[in-house]
Amino acid sequence: AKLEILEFPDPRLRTVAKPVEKVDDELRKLIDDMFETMYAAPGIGLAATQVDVHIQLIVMDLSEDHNKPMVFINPQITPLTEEQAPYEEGCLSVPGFYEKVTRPARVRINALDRDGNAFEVEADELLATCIQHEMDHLDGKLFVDYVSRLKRDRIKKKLEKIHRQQG
Ligand SMILES: O=C(O)C[C@@H](Cc1ccccc1)C(=O)SCC(=O)c1ccccc1
Ligand SMILES: [Zn+2]
Repeated sequence: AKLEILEFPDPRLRTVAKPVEKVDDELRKLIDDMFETMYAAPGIGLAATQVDVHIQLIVMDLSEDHNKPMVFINPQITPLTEEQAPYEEGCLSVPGFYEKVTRPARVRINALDRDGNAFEVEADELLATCIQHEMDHLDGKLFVDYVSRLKRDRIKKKLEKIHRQQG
């Protein structure tokens, strides 16, 4: 089922997610609902925080044909270089706004997959940007936290206005 995506400045987006205890069928149902929600948005990533479930779970799919799904459970990240890379980031929880964010250019991710098996990937380019953006969600952080307060307040005012008009 399609889930509702929380939108900035909803305070629930600031919740710090807890580790997943058991990788079971209930979790896999949530994973499938998150993929359905992400593809419908459309987006290339989605953190459980964004659908108001505060556990360390991320889904991603950077492919054109929506056929390369990736699941990261209890992910750990290690920067592999001092080099930073900028990217014009968007966020399904901050719809309509894009801001340049600079992050480590290459990272290693250790996580569990949807069967509970441990795996490790090295990421660069958009994969590195996106996984770091998703992991921020699990820490209650948003990409608007990296821009000036002035810009962040402008974005907050605009989205609050839209949410008021939606009733
Ligand atoms: O809010 C999210 O976490 C999803 C976000 C992930 C992300 C994208 C780009 C840079 C950093 C993080 C999105 O998917 S925003 C939508 C988007 O970027 C996109 C949508 C359709 C096709 C390709 C990209
Ligand atoms: Zn986001």
